[in-house]
Amino acid sequence: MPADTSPTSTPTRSVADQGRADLEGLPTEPGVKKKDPIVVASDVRRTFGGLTAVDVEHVEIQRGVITALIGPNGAGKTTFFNLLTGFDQPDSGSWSFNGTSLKGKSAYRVARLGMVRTFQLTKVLSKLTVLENMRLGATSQRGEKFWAGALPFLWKSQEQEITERARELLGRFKLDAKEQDFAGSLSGGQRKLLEMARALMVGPELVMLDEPMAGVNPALKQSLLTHVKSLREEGMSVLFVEHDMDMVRDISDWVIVMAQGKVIAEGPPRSIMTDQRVIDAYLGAHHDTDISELEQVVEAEHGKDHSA
Ligand SMILES: Nc1ncnc2c1ncn2[C@@H]1O[C@H](COP(=O)(O)OP(=O)(O)OP(=O)(O)O)[C@@H](O)[C@H]1O
Repeated sequence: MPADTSPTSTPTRSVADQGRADLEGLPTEPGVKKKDPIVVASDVRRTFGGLTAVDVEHVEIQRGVITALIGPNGAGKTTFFNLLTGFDQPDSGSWSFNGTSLKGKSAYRVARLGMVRTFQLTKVLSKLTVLENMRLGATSQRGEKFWAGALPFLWKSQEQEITERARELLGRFKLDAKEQDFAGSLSGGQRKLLEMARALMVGPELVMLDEPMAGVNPALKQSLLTHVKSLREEGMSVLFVEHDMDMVRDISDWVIVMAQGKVIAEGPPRSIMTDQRVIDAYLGAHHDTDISELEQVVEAEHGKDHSA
């Protein structure tokens, strides 16, 4: 019988599965190189007067997975987010998204490249309706361009597309019944959902969430978690800062730990929580984190010391 020369029909892996496979077996050293990084940052430094808020030698964010950025208060997590997304500029260093240098690029241009973020304190505009907030999330409106101004039918069709996309996302985030309400009337958790939905208006590849669980009631937490996981299943990459260790453990594929401006450890969630470098960093600093898992380990160590 002739050999079967038909193309093999191995099923293609999803981006998320590929991303998770890429992380398997990586050494857990700070700055470890990833197989397919979506973000790479080197020697990124930001000082405020005499204080060094961020001093990251090297870090890579793997594509297709959910990465958590944790660390005690003042570790530099939010400042690092601001630097990566163009909301602040470092004193030195280089950082790129999909291989494109982001040095000197404004937050608006970074978002247009496909890297969007949300904020610890949501930036939804209280005096605009939910739908208006969503529409503001859409960049690249053809209507803004001079040639489209002269051709209103292009502008109108773009407007329509934006509204349709906004409504579709509001439906997905169960905010569709509130589209005409002022954003200021939403609960803390609903604002977080609105901010996440608005971030998706640009069709991003990387979504960065700064403390998505802060101020969210337990009933909405589960829904938020499901939404974050579904971003990954749709092929997006997620990087989030969080003090809620349950969320970190539940949904992240990889954890990066910062302390005093530096990346001090990285690894899968289970092993990172018992990593001595991480425990030491939390013990040596003030923290808002529920680190019961870390504390159990520390107590066990303490017990050993006393019985020695
Ligand atoms: N605009 C600023 N001016 C002066 N100091 C700042 C500024 N922004 C941040 N810092 C300082 O930089 C350090 C890092 O702060 P940052 O907010 O990035 O930490 P964080 O890890 O996000 O903390 P938290 O978990 O409490 O939000 C802190 O000491 C903070 O006080």
